[in-house]
Amino acid sequence: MEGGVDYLADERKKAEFDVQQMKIVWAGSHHTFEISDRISKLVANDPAFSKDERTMLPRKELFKNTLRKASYAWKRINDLHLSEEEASQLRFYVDEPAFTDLHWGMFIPAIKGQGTDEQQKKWLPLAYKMQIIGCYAQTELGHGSNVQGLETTATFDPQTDEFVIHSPTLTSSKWWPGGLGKVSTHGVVYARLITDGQEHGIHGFIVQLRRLEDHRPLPGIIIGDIGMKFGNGAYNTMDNGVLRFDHVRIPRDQMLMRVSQVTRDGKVVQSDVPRQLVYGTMVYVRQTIVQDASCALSRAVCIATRYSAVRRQFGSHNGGPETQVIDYKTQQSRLFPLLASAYAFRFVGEWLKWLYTDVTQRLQANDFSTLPEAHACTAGLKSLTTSVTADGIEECRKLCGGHGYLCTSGLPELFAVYVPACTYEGDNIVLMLQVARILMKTVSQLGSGKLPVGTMAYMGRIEHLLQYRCNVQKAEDWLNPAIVLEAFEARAARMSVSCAKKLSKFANPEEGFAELSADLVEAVVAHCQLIVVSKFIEKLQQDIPGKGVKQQLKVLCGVYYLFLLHKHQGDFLATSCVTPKQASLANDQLRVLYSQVRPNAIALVDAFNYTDHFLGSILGRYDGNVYPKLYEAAWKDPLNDSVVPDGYHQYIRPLLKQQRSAKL
Ligand SMILES: CCCCCCCCCCCCCC(=O)SCCNC(=O)CCNC(=O)[C@H](O)C(C)(C)COP(=O)(O)OP(=O)(O)OC[C@H]1O[C@@H](n2cnc3c(N)ncnc32)[C@H](O)[C@@H]1OP(=O)(O)O
Ligand SMILES: Cc1cc2nc3c(=O)[nH]c(=O)nc-3n(C[C@H](O)[C@H](O)[C@H](O)COP(=O)(O)OP(=O)(O)OC[C@H]3O[C@@H](n4cnc5c(N)ncnc54)[C@H](O)[C@@H]3O)c2cc1C
Repeated sequence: MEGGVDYLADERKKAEFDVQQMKIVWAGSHHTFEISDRISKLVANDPAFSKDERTMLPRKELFKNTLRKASYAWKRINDLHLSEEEASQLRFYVDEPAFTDLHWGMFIPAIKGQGTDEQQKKWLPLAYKMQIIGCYAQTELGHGSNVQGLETTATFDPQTDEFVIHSPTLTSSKWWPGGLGKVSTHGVVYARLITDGQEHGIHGFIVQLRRLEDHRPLPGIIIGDIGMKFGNGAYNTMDNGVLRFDHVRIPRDQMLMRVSQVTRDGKVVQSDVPRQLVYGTMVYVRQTIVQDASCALSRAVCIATRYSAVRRQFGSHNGGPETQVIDYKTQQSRLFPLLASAYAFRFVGEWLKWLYTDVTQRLQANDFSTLPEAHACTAGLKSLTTSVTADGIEECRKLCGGHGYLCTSGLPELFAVYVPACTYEGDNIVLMLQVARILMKTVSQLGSGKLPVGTMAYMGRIEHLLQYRCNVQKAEDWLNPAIVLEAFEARAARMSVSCAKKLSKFANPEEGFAELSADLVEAVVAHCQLIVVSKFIEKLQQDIPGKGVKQQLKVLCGVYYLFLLHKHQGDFLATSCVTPKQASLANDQLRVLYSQVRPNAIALVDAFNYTDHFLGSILGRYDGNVYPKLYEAAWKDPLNDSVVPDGYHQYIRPLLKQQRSAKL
């Protein structure tokens, strides 16, 4: 405990499982637990990383403070000789979006994934030492989702062996890249490649943007910040930027040439690497975003759960204490599915990381067969998990009543920082439609002898799934994972097949796809939920040590899938995957599971092992000492610096005086 009385101690005594072991399950291993525990405390105990006043700072001060923290973090990383893993944990626990996210998270991965060996040898050491700072400059004012529609041009000039990077229109201005506005010295800039008057699609180019001597833009470059974004503090610590090029020249070897090469005489040579690898950095980041979703959701859930145990309303008998709001069934039915989702996203994120590592190893050996699966899973799961998380954070704010609306609850800033995850790295609907295309292709190939693979493998049992009848008789039958999996598989398969049947009636498939896109998105949601459910169930098949740990995870897994079944019972009923009676039994079982979560709720959020610094919430304090701290914090607001506010003499006094003289 971080000091003081533990107001949640009684709750902690109710836990029926080994919390320390659950912390290790949550972290992924002893090793990752040890690192994250040590580094989070290191950050929390260092006043240089304080976040207390962040939501009150004006933008310029806020941004400068972020620069200070990033530079101090880099100093600590070097002074302490932290490993790459420890350094990335340190940046994570500093908990402030900064240019470094894009430098480490996109600029370096883009060079690694799309650069040749020589290019990597040249650029990566500079980037690793931060002797250059990079961003990922793809999106433009006029185009974000439609990458093929980008307008920036990179025209090869054979006379000088250079590319000429140019922004031909206002809408071709790069717009949004993080770190670009005020910090980056370099960017991986995406542009249309033109050689000898011919277009060759979008490619990445390493472009120097600012002079290393004095940080001024290089000739022909206009660069700046795009302005304030949603929320106080929040993502405004990031310098999302605008960038225009006026015929800026770069050497030919600064085009990232793993996918295609431009020769000295301007010929474009395709390597045997698929062109989609130009999108590889996005696949990588989408995978990290899924892992991030469980962090953001668990953080909000931790705040709302602890506060729900502290907060009491109504129900006092004979002057005794009122009821803890966590005991209201309505509170449980809103909170516990989010708690279960946080765990579910943790495990699916773990699996996705494994999938991504596997795909990367295969790509290195020139095996591209699993790229479509990686694209479908990262796109679909990024969309599903970020949408649920953004909505979940807002739900947690409401679960905290009025106090949730205070910045000191930590929830408004968390929401404002998090919600763009539904848009960046691919708008969620646009990405769902990508998965829909792959699903429809899979359905159309059934019967051709080509068996679906990976997360679509269940489609291979389509005949069976179309005839499937759920045989749940009593509520407890819903605890059987095999029954649950089949119900989710049948629902997903039937929704996809139904879309495919409707699509086949259109003479023009593209028109059909556009017309049916809302239905297709629903089919994709069903498919992605099936993936999350199946990965949670797979996790439970592993050996999980620790008293009661596996049992708690079983309960959470049940809450996760039964809540989905309840929420989407329209789908399950419309596809005849369950009967109304079975849907009602599922809901009965869900209520039983909520009552099993209840005594363990505080311990289940303690297992996230978040420091009070990281949570940044008075409502979510580990010790539950909410009211005195809320009261104390109010007096720290700059508005309370003086008893009589600035502006009194100018605006309030004349008003009051005027009313007095009117009365007299
Ligand atoms: C640890 C550190 C973490 C830190 C992280 C950083 C913090 C984060 C901060 C936030 C930072 C935010 C930073 C930012 O926001 S960076 C900017 C992010 N921008 C986007 O995400 C743009 C979204 N748009 C697209 O990705 C494309 O335009 C789409 C995909 C929509 C269409 O595209 P296009 O019109 O070209 O394609 P097509 O539809 O004709 O499809 C053609 C074929 O290609 C296949 N295909 C498509 N895509 C992929 C793919 N990716 N891998 C493999 N394959 C792929 C597809 O299945 C099809 O296959 P087939 O049917 O032919 O077989
Ligand atoms: C905080 C933040 C950070 C960012 N950082 C970066 C960065 O570092 N580098 C970078 O390059 N970019 C960055 N971006 C840009 C981001 O990647 C794009 O905003 C994102 O890809 C969405 O594209 P868009 O803005 O063009 O949305 P639009 O495509 O214009 O979306 C608008 C609406 O149209 C809908 N829509 C669009 N196309 C279709 C379709 N085919 N079918 C149905 N509906 C459709 C969408 O669902 C959405 O509702 C960032 C954005 C944000 C918000």
